[in-house]
Amino acid sequence: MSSLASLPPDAPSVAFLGPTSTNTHQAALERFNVRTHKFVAQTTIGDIFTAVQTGSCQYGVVPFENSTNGSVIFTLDLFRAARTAYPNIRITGETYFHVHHCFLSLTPEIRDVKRIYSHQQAFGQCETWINSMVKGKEKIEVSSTARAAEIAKQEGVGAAAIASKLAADAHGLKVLARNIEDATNNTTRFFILERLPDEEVDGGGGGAAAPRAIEISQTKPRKGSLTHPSTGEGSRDKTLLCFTCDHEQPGALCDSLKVFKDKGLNLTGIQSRPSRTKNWSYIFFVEFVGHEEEPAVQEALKELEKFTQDMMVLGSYQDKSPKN
Ligand SMILES: O=C(O)C(=O)Cc1ccccc1
Repeated sequence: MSSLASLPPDAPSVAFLGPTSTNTHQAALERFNVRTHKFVAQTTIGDIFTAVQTGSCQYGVVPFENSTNGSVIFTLDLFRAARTAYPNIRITGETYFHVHHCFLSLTPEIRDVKRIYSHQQAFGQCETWINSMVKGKEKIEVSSTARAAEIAKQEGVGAAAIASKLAADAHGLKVLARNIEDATNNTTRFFILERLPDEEVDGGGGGAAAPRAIEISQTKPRKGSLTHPSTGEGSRDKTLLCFTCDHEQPGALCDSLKVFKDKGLNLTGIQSRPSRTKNWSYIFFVEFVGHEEEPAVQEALKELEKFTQDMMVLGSYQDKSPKN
């Protein structure tokens, strides 16, 4: 856990994937002010969800997807469990962080390294370099890149980590190679999580979230939203939701996606994971431009309920995607 001694005890806290100097930590530091916020390191991404769900931290920062390596499946699988395990969690922001990876070790030469520790995402983002420089060496996935650096330091000669330059400095390792990521513009997108009060969670009481009854209202903010539509010039919002649909029904996914087209809502992403309720059935994560308090979005959500099961809005947040 890291915090500044001068902060008041009631300073808002930010849960991030620890130990210090992970990419998630660096993304969190860009988004939250260290002079006003406590930063609380967590061992796993699941611990970040738990810290926000239980209210032990006001904010959580979690990696969601990478420009070259795709979905962070650990995070998707935690969102999949949101209805039952984390019903109060909502996404209230996103932030993008340019990720550089280094090859760190106490071993003087790369060729003498025997084992390489890193996070699954980092291995995926450095495949080309790994295949040309350390092909065939043992790769061991650990909870974060900074944890990998800690282990490489503890184990000494023979062990290496793929982690940031900051982690090399923090853990006293030598940088044997830098910027080993496959793509020069390697960027990870992170979500900011917050806790919705119990009375705002459908089904109430902070227990399992019941299916949402969508009320269409232009005057009353939609129940369950922690943010409001953006108003600044050129700014826009996005919403992420998840649902399953009957895979025995021909066209069920097509009917669901057509709702967005019919309401003029542009999709910005679609991902899927096994539902874990039935073999070969899937949960879909759909992101689109719009805020859940906007009438067109409310209408779409009501329509979507006809074609889907277990629909849950995971949050609406301001679009921060870097404009290419
Ligand atoms: O392990 C880390 O440093 C993390 O924050 C997860 C991660 C790993 C690689 C790229 C982006 C995020």
